[in-house]
Amino acid sequence: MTPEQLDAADPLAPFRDRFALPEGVIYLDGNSLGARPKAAAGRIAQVVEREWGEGLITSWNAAGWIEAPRRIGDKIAQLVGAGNGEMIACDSTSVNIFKTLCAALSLTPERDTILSERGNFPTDIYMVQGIEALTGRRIRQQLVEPGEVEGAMGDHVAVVLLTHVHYKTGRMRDMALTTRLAHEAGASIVWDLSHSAGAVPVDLTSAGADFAVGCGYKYLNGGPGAPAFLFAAKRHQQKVMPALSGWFGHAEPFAFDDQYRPAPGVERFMVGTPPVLGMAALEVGVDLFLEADMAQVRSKSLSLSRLFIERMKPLCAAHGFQLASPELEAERGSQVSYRHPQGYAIMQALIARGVVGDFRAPDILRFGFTPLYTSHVEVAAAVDHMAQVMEGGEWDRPEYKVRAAVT
Ligand SMILES: Cc1ncc(COP(=O)(O)O)c(C=O)c1O
Ligand SMILES: Nc1c(O)cccc1C(=O)C[C@H](N)C(=O)O
Repeated sequence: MTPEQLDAADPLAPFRDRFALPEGVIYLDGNSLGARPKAAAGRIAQVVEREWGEGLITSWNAAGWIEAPRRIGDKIAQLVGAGNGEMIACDSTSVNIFKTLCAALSLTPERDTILSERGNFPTDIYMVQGIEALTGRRIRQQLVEPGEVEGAMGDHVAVVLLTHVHYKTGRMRDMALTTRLAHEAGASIVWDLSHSAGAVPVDLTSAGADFAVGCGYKYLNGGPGAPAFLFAAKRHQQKVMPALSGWFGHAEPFAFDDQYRPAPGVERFMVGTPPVLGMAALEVGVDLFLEADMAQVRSKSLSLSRLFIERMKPLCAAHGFQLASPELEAERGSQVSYRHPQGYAIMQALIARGVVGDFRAPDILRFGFTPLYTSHVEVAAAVDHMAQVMEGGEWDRPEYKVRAAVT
């Protein structure tokens, strides 16, 4: 089928109009920062003008601000197969990694290792290094090659920390299998779902996952710096004392007690006051996603990436791009990456033409496919732009080689 025919048959096509995207831009970076739902502006204005401006402090109760972390958590739970009361929207993914790792470590105090893979997203690795420093190296990090994780699950491993869909390559792990293997080895597992939530079907419950975290600003379209999410399986919640014992995680924050007592449920993972404006934007993105059928999202995501990979093939042969993502669809998330030694400059040339992907050092060009607002026609056009960038040597300009602070 042609890209036009694929779009005509696309059941998700009506969602495009719910997003504000600039004219002439083909946005293939929703895996880093999701596009803005049109409704976000009105909702933020309402929170600022009415709830904050007029309601002032009464809005904590009257406008439901106080319940937002749990309410939005329960909504995100539906997107990743978690139950009510197992998810909370709060803090950043980095902070949530720290909290869930500490909680998971406390389940097996006789073990000392957090196992992860080399090349995992840096913040995941860095948070473990912080825990090592904090515990005087009593807890240590073990990093192995991506394909060696399962084999390294020995009886020293307390926690396995893995990203479900890898940020650079888009490689997707088998969550159910890896979780089972971790459990058989006596370890618990923390999943980073930053590139999975809203991108691929996830079922934390059937996988038996222990803990999970993820970003609100990527596929969930929650806005720049949106609050993250944290999942703790019900069976663990009562067993773990939060490492960051802030007053919002207290059983009765407004009892103003001198003694910390954690809330009975997932609320114990909250720390301080929720960022209300960020929460409001996140809820708009999540609400929009709840209207979509995840099976349709996955099927369109694969259709978009299939088209992209197919059309890129002649360019790979002619210009030396190497597919860095798995060819097997079952092993790929919702992004496609290519290696090229001039990747940075090529990406800048594409961005100058309005095709927005991103670059990950040292040589990865990354293209994210967001089925709610990307069409097959755009994907085909993006490859046409790529062909023009390469054939005319358009990327080879000094200004495209100057690295920006954020790539
Ligand atoms: C896998 C993964 N984890 C975590 C993060 C980020 O965490 P934070 O929102 O705390 O910056 C990202 C992206 O920035 C990511 O790709
Ligand atoms: N969180 C980001 C930011 O604050 C600035 C620029 C990019 C990001 C990202 O989300 C990067 C992203 N996690 C990645 O997969 O590379």
